[in-house]
Amino acid sequence: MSQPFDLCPDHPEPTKAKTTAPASLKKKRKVGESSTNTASVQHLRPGLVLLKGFVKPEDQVEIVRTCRQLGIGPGGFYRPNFKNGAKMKLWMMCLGKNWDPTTGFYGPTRPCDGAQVPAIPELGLHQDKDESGRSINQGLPIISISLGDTAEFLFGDTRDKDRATKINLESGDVLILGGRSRLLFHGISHVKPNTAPTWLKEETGLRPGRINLTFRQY
Ligand SMILES: O=C(O)CCC(=O)C(=O)O
Ligand SMILES: [Fe+2]
Repeated sequence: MSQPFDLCPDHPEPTKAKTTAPASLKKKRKVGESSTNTASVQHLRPGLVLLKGFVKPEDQVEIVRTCRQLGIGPGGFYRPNFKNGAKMKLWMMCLGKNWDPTTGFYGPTRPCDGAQVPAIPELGLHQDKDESGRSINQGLPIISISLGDTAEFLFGDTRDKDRATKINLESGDVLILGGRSRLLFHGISHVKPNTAPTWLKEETGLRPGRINLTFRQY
């Protein structure tokens, strides 16, 4: 494994995790950039719910720092391959159980990174269906939390991206795909540069890009 991937390379490591928001954070927030000011629940279709601005600014800071610490440690961020051997254009780590994109299997350990091959520039429309039949049949939700730069998220009934609905996932948004939307086709078309909240970058030194935390029941 090469150099660990540091999410916040130009920022000193916090000596101790803060549990309360620094006053500076609250002052720095602007209307429209704030998570808490714009929090809303959007029912996009049965089982597909978008909680806009759900994660509070201080929690976003805490999550970035935790991800950073875990990501530079053993089992931290790495660049996985697709099934065809192409390298994904993202850094990933799994917690709890490893999901191997090259086989679709869950397991206790992860394979080493393969050879360098041309990158595929987007997370194409796909269904999350490598979990257990029990989890999928019950419609237990996939929960996606976005931090940092905004991503354009596509969803629809087929793999056809021209027919997909497009929404923005901004820092602090939580998207839930459950019930009848559990097997929805979905993907990320692109991440919009320079769209992360200024206060999050200032507070953590987060590098450009997007962090996605996805939770699912195996
Ligand atoms: O980045 C996202 O919000 C979605 C991620 C996703 O679809 C996946 O991990 O399967
Ligand atoms: Fe997915």
